[in-house]
Amino acid sequence: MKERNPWHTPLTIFIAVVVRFSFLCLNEINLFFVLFCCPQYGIVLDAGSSHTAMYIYEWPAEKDNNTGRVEQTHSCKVKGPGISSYASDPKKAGQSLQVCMKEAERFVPSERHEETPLYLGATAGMRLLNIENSTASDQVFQAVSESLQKSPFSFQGARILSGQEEGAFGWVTVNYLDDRLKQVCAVDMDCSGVTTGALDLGGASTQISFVSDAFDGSESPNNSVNFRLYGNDYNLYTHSFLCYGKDQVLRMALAHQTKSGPGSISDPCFHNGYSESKNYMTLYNSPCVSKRKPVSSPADFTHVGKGNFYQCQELVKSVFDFTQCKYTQCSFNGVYQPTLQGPFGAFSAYYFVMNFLNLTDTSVPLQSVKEALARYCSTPWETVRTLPHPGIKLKYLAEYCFSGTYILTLLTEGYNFTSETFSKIRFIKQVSSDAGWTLGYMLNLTNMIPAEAPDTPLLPHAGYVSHVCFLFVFYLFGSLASPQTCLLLCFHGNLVPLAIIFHSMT
Ligand SMILES: Nc1ccn([C@@H]2O[C@H](COP(=O)(O)OP(=O)(O)OP(=O)(O)O)[C@@H](O)[C@H]2O)c(=O)n1
Ligand SMILES: [Ca+2]
Repeated sequence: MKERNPWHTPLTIFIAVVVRFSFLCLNEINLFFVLFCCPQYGIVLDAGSSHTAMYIYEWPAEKDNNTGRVEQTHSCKVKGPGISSYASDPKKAGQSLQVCMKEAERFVPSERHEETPLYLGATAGMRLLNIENSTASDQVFQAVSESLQKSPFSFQGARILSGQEEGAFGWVTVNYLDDRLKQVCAVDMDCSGVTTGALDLGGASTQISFVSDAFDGSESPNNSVNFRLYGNDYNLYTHSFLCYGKDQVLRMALAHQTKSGPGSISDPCFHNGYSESKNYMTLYNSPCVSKRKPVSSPADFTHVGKGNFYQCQELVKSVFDFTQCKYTQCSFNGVYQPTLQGPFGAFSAYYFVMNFLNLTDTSVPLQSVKEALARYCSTPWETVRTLPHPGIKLKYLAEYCFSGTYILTLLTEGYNFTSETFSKIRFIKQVSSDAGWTLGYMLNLTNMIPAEAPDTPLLPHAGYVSHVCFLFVFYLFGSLASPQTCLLLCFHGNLVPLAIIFHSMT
């Protein structure tokens, strides 16, 4: 007869199962904290020429540098104009940020405030102010820095981004959001064809950035940015055209029409029936046009619209210089540009304008896009103005014919997009996070994109969870079958989940 095992009593089985469950619970809690708890945050203020926007990003606390893990959780549009407009009253630039900063305090949990980095990056508006009046630009930075230092976050400084940084970080954002950076490329294989180019149109500058087989940086080193991301090397072509943002080009187009100082102009880029009195001083108050100010002119001029897309296109062309190029090929103004390559993401004003005009579908032939815009431009101002356009400022509304014409001219005449390559452009606002330079900037400053590809985890997250569930069931049955097995598994079993946690933390 089989001898009864003295350990095999209901009490020992019960104790063994409870001990095992406790260990498993502890392990599960530990795992939960590592995987889901306590996200980290980062805040970036995009101090653009036309306005400032604040973005809050969030990512899991675990040390996991995977692409796609950083998410934009909130954004806040600062009321009023860009910080460069406060040159005559810098304190107000600082004050203007307060509402959004208070909002950030609510969106980031208070226990995370102190360790949350806060950055402010200024773009073309401050670049222009710095050219025009560097003292005023310093005072604006002083005021915004003082204001941001008062916030509970870890303020890391306010600075002007170079045009090259603005272009390159926009490219990083677009490719990070598209999950293009982590693609594993075979040794010596060229990964350039698999990235997305970035087209950013602001109020005061515009950027183009892409990877091209035809570009190694030798012909124009100033346009070259080298990255090593996730083990892949990228030689990025990037160029920022200061003064070629939408608002500054509008000034240049108006300057072209007012060079003789007339009392009135008839502008093909504005709708028929549009008529506004504008001030010469205000128009020429920018380094992009100040040198062209007519020697004698009245204080004001009447800006009258005549709504003609084709004439508007000719007018817009006059802001580009196509006459000089010391390289093998150029875009405009003597700037080198290699042959366009790959798909492109076009964001900021590219998106606002084309979305308003209902022209974001690039499968529509370029010729039809131009015809649609021509029809829009010839619509009388009275009709445009009285149609319901919720949330659209009247100033923007009046400018969409000009803006659309500028975008098409910049893309086709400026950057040499053809009807074929135009179809490779995607007009984007968001891909889980807003497209723009801010995400790329923060990823760079927080070292979130490693140069080398991280080791592949033994198991994906879902794998960890199912692994623990499997162990749970396995131990339960093991414990019921024999308490000795249970004790053995209790000892061994704790090592396995601990090893998993250790792996996920390193
Ligand atoms: N619904 C909207 C919103 C904005 N705009 C235009 O878009 C431009 C602003 O684009 P944005 O990317 O916000 O420019 P900034 O970042 O302010 O400027 P920059 O990058 O040059 O510093 C402005 O010219 C504005 O007229 C528009 O046409 N329609
Ligand atoms: Ca911008």
